[in-house]
Amino acid sequence: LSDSPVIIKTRTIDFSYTYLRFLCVVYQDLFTAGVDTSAATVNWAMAELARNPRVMKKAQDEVRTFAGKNGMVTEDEIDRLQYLKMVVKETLRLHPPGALLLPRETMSHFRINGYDVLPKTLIQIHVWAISRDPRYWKNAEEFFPERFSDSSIDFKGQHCEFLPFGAGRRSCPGMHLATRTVELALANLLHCFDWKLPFGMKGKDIDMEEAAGPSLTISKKTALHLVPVDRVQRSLEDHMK
Ligand code: HEM
Repeated sequence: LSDSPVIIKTRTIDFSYTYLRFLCVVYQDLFTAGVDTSAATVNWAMAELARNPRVMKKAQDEVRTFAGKNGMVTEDEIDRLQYLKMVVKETLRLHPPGALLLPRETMSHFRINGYDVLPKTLIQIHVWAISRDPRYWKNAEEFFPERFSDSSIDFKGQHCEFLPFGAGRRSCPGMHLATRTVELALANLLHCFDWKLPFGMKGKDIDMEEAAGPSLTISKKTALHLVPVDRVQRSLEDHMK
């Protein structure tokens, strides 16, 4: 396609080149913003579960009891999985893929905690640090999904101590799609397989170092290696012994 207005005719709609270019930019943005972040979250969740067998077992028991009777967990079963949702929240608390939200610029002068902030100041919100701050979170470094069980704290932008999707007008438009995707993927990984660490590794040996990915998503620096054990196959084999 060149810059001249190329018209691609379909039966019902005319797409001009400009419109196509606009769509490409939008899709590119959605892909960059949406794919890495969701994949990183599933990866972090599996790493945390492998390090915390108690949580892994509790999440698996829930998924296997309340969902996936036909072999796979389906989207309409996700709302039954309250503990799994807490696992996802806890993963996003400790490992928010967008550690610094999109930058903001102040429009007017204001004062906060004794500091004067002038108009046109660039503001970066460090959600990673906030969601590990012991002033707001008990045992902040611990992976403990139960902390959300009797709590109204959610990631929808109303609770400033927990903003993995940001807040306000520029908050993540993909939040609902993202949480559904992550929950569904995780539920199926937990439903279909048991997970072992390779080479006699222990959970504490898993390297949890972070690195900024291509789209500045904070991902796990080294690959996570886990061995899936087909649970249906294994129970058949156990039965045959
Ligand atoms: C676990 C997955 C995801 C996380 C943690 C996440 C997080 C974020 C964060 C923190 C921001 C900046 C918000 C702010 O500064 O207030 C953002 C922006 C954005 N996200 Fe997500 N996101 C995820 C998945 C997705 C998905 C699946 C899509 C789309 C399919 C998406 C599309 C976008 C877009 C287009 C923006 C830019 C919004 C703007 O500029 O106004 N994200 N996301």
